[in-house]
Amino acid sequence: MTLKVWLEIVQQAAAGSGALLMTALKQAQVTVARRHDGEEDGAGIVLFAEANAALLQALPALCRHASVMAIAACGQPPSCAQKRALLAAGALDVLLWPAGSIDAGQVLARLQRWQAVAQLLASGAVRQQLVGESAAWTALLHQVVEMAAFSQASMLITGETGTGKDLLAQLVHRLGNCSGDFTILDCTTLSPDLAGSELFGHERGAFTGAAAARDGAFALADGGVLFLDEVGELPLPLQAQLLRAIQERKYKRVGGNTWQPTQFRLVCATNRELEHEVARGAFRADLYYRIAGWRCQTPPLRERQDDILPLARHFLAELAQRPPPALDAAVREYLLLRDYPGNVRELRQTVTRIWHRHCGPGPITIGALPPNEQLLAPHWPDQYFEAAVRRALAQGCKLSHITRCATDVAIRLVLAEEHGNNQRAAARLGVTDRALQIRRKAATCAEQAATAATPPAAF
Ligand SMILES: Nc1ncnc2c1ncn2[C@@H]1O[C@H](COP(=O)(O)OP(=O)(O)OP(=O)(O)O)[C@@H](O)[C@H]1O
Repeated sequence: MTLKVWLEIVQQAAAGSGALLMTALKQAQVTVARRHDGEEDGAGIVLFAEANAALLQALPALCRHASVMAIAACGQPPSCAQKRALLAAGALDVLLWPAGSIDAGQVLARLQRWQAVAQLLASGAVRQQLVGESAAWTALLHQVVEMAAFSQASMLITGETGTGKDLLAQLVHRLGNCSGDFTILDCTTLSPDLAGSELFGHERGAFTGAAAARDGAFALADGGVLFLDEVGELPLPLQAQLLRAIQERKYKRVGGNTWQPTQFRLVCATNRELEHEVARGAFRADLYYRIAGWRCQTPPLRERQDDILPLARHFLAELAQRPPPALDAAVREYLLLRDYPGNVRELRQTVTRIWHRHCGPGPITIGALPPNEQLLAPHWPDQYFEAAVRRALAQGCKLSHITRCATDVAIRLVLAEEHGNNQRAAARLGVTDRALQIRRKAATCAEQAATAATPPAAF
């Protein structure tokens, strides 16, 4: 696996460590380059001497497209609060090296892990099943992929209905290198009477109707993944039964006397806030801590608007089984502005309904929308805009900042859609060509000034 990294020395005092690090990494067959415009993605190292305001200001631009470790290579070591600030500014990790020393092993280990995770994220095992490029979704997927492939921790996936918890549990199984099956136990269907047999299996004659011995979920999951779906719905008496098998990794069949060992990875999902359930006594705290080795939360579709159209195209491709038809602008607008209380599942159903009504060659047109929804005019500002402004206000943003950000986002989006064509973007935004040019130039200057606040040192 060839490792590649860029290096940025943001303060002159760290230049000596930079030179040492470059030599050590090259000896370890890592391709190291100075960061320059156009080569900002992949993995990066930011060497600094002091975690000052200028560094914190420059870091977000450096980390925008790259996985970056920030290394304090000399000077005053950053405090805990400064380390947190560096993470908040976009660094994935903060390392400390005493003046004049370097530890290439620390860097190598992180580069290897990051590259392995990036390769998995780009693989068919992930991308063919799970669609989404929004920041909220990719951050979650990154965590799940890393935990699935590099740990055996039990995982608790929480989130609203239809947000992909089941798909993520299957992903954990695919990436987990286990030999056994993916065994699903839907906790909503477990009745206290039959649960013992479902979970632990039974011996022949254990109860009326038990004509033959049968394996339960714990036996079926041996060597694989046991997925407890809707774990928040488990009645308390069943939680006690489960706890022992999960804790000790052994169980007895109903009507049996011998302990059977079983090894499985546990993944649980729920749309309940399990901490609240624990606090109100509806979920056992000891079971909660056993199942929540690693916790993650799936974002609702309203927080990943950017994923709506890619998801819709993915579902259409599945339905069409050939290159799917394009979506007419009115259909795209409808999909983007609609509410999805059932999240991705509801989007899938909506796309399926539209697909059933579409006929003939050419794009899918507005006539294919459900008749009762065809004439709904989109209104703006809508709930999403209001939610975004509310979040900005909660963070103490002033009106001028909110206005400038809204303008910048609109310009960025339209320019991307128009492939950087200033004239077409200006026409769509309702400003003159020249006004847009001036605005873009000012934005570029501001960004350069922020980055240049800490000039890179030569090494
Ligand atoms: N990122 C995604 N990419 C592609 N399809 C997705 C994605 N997320 C969800 N889906 C689809 O949405 C539907 C619901 O997903 P899933 O069953 O995993 O959700 P869930 O959170 O487990 O729902 P519930 O809590 O109701 O069980 C499925 O058809 C699934 O294929």
